[in-house]
Amino acid sequence: MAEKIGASAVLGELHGWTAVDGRDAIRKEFSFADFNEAFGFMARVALKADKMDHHPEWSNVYSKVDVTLTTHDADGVTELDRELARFMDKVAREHAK
Ligand SMILES: C[C@H](O)[C@H](O)[C@H]1CNC2=NC(N)=NC(=O)C2=N1
Repeated sequence: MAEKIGASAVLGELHGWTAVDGRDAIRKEFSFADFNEAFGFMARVALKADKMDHHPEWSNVYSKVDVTLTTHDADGVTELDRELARFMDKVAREHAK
């Protein structure tokens, strides 16, 4: 099982991610040109997340995707969250506005 490393261990190297109040988790709001781009991003991330067996908490409103990452089994942020956050940032760049 992945070990908890904590939000502060990953926030320094990530862009646009912030700490969540009251729990060890990181959050980012991704913004796209339209719903099609937002949902394309979600589809690509969903395949990766399921392969990793590591799933985001997220919601979508039109062109925006609000993501919270934490590892439920570890009750906090782990390397899995770092890896998924990096992947999301990479995919988002490819779905740039
Ligand atoms: C049984 C299954 O492997 C676990 O529940 C996985 C699924 N996806 C998960 N996703 C996240 N974010 N944290 C987990 O602890 C987690 N655990």
